[in-house]
Amino acid sequence: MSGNNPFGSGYATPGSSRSYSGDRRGGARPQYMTVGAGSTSESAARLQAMLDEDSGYGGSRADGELMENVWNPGPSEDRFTPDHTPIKPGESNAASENERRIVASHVHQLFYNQNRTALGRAINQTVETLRKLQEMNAKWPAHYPTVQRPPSPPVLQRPDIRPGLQHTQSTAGNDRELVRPPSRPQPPRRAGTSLGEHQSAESSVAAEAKAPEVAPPRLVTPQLAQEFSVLKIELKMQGLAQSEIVHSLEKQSVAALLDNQINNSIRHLFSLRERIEDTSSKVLVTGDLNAGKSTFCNALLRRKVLPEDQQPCTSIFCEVLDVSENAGIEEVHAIPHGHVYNRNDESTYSVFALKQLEGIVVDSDRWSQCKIYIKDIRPVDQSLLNNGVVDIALIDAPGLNNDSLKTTAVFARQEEIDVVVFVVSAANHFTLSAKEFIFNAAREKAYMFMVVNGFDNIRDKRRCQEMILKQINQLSPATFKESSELVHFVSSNAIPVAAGPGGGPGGGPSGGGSSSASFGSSDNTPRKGEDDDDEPSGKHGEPGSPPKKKGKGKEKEAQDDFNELEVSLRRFVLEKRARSKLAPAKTYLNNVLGDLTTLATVNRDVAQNELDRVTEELKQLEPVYEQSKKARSEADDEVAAGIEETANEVYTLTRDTLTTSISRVAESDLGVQYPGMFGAYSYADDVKAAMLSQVAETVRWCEERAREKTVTGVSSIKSLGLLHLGDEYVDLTFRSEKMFRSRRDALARQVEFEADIWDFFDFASLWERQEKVAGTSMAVTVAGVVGGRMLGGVGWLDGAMTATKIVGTNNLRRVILPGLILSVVLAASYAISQIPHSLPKRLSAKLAAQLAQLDYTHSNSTRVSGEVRRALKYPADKLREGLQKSVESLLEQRRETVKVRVESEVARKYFGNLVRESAEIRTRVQRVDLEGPTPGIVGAYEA
Ligand SMILES: Nc1nc2c(ncn2[C@@H]2O[C@H](COP(=O)(O)OP(=O)(O)OP(=O)(O)O)[C@@H](O)[C@H]2O)c(=O)[nH]1
Repeated sequence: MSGNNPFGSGYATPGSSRSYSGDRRGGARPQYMTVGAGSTSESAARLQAMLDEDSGYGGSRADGELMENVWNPGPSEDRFTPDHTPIKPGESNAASENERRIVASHVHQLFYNQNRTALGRAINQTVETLRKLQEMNAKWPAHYPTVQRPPSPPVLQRPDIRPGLQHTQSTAGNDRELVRPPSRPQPPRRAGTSLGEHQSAESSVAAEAKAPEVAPPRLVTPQLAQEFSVLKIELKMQGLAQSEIVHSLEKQSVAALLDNQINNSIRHLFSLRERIEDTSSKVLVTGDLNAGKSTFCNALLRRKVLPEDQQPCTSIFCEVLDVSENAGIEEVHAIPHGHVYNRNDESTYSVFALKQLEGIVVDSDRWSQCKIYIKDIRPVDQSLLNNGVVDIALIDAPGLNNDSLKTTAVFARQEEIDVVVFVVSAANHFTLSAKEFIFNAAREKAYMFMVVNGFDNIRDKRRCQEMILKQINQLSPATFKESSELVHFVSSNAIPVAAGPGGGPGGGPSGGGSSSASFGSSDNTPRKGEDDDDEPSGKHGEPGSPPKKKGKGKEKEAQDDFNELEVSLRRFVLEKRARSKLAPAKTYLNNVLGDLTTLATVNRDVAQNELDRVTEELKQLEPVYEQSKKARSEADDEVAAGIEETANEVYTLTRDTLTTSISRVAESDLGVQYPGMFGAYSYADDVKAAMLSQVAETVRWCEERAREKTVTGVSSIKSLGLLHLGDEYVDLTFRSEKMFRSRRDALARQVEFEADIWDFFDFASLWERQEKVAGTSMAVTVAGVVGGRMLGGVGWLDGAMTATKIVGTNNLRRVILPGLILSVVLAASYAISQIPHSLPKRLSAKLAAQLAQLDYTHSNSTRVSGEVRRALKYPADKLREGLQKSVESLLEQRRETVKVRVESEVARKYFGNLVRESAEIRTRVQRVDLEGPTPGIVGAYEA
């Protein structure tokens, strides 16, 4: 009972012979069922185009060659794919049709498994790659590129997009999405998995090439033209753009944020893997209150499981699952509010018998939802729940009204809901709640399976179809386009159902009684509709279709329609499942691997730049380091030699000066007045003090010279420091006056000698004087000489002898005594007169002797030169320290640079490999074709 779409695009149903496009040329090219006889559907056209290019044996098409001119929607696009399964020429009877459908399912499953394995492997490889990146990021904090923000585009509002459903993981970027001028059609997105998929249309690297030439790099950090889609670091801070915050952070903090993002990504990949490994598929049956959802579910199950009632009764979500998932036991698990269902944990639910379901579904105060495990009585090739290919769970939702609308919308958006079946009453059409639900859901799931139920109640079936399809066109244009496959006008109550076991809600064990007043159903007996009119009825109400039969014929027709619906639904579920389970993984992998390639490319380049930089740095550092080492040892030697030389000079000078000074102290003018014979002793003291002070003065003079020498020494050390250390040399203030601060009166205390009587008379010099005047012979001369020289103080003994000779012995006896006395007097007076001459000499000799005994000259020379050495040692040590530090810092710098070089080398190699690896995995992911079997394989099957 198929008909042309009254809106012009007549669609053929796959179950009928009219559904095959093209003629049946035996042995000709394989023909494929297409949907839409008037205009070939997009996928079919694409498939046909591929076939035209392909030999039919697969593998001949190079990736991308053929697709270039075709607008290829993203893998995540939620769209309907027509049956790809070929028809064997000549076969048209029901048995072969049935067989064909089964084979189609299996072929589909085969490809599904292949794709699933490929994506699973890609997920594992990506996780491994991400983990390695984390390890690398810990050792070598990865650079996170800034995003060049192009000048704001003109704001073009897209009224068709309401905020809120674009992203679930990422919020940043939505605003940009909203104001983007519409260019090419955007594939619809699924919640949670479509993160940034709009960016997958072109790789970030490719986009980078297109980066605006203006806007020079703001930072040293590399810039990207486009945000990352998955590895995006999310930061929010008032008044700062995301990129600004990222780049105001320490490199380590950015690396930590990236690490966190990688962790999120790994987690998401695991959940995607879990999802693709999950073989079950969930079908949510929703619709208006009392539209016949429960009846429809029961019809699909061919068993009265769910309570049907004339008034709204289903108030909780009822999930019908195959009994095999509950160890073969038929029962109901009712889940109280606030519990997360876990079949293995009985505390999360209460167990009931199937017959108690009626009481459960109305008790929304107590239960949030229930799981119904039943045995599907239909054979494997017809069963929906247990069809041998995929485990399908049917979820009967509460009827839509203001209260349940939101809950059901949220439920429908769940990732595990693969297909939404919308049941609408043929009599009531779409209510406001229904319209709102479909409008919103259309953005998540562009295609919806529409069941127009209670068609038996409609008198003017054609008008009903027209009106409903018109409404669908407005609500979900995509569904409308594929309406022959997706919109079904049926009477669920026309399907014979078996009663629930143990007197289920639909009837007792005998199956005879129905709780629904409208159906007088018995086991496997069609439930009779109320419409007895002769109006042409059928799927799309073909105007030219023959009038319908009455009675049994009509029932048969209703059942055929329902069977047709089932075929479509099954195929839709299987195909949607492939798309809803695998597409998110493919999209996400594509995005994360794209990001990885971008990140790796940026970091490879950064590592290369760093490597070049440090290599150059090392080249320059090497000679500086060698020079510094040489300077250190040279300066060391020079300073040591300088100090030694200065100290020796000072020692020699001090020693010589002191020796000379001590030996000549008597000769110098000591400035002490001789007070006469009676003050001779005090004179001796004064002379001694003057001599000591002279010696001390000499020492002071030597110290002054030593100071000067030290100042010169310090300056030359300073010059050396400035020469070798430059600015790093720490200038020291040298205060020479602080040298030689020890008390100088110490000498007076050390030197202890007193003048004795003999020190006053210098007999040796008196004798000397006598030698000089020998030869004078006259006594007169003696007297004259003596008299004359008495005051002069010389030759007194000569005078006495001469007088003896002249006077003769006899006379001498007379003059001897007075002469002797005179001589003695004269001699004594002469000696006394000579005290100022003889005393200093005697004292100086004594002083010299005592100083020699004290080792005065040497010890002072040592002291002075020692102090000079000490004074020079400090700046010398500082210089040495500075030089050592400079060498060490250069050594450290070299060590650091070598370390960076090694790290950069490792990073460059690692990121270089990562660029290649991520691109390889991405290529493999992109090759996964979720659109259907490749033509070559289908061709092979056909052959
Ligand atoms: N004539 C006719 N009646 C139907 C058809 N399908 C369901 N009904 C009747 O419509 C009423 C409502 O059916 P239910 O299956 O309980 O409807 P529902 O949508 O599940 O209701 P709630 O979930 O409680 O909102 C029942 O009395 C059914 O017998 C149909 O195709 N034709």
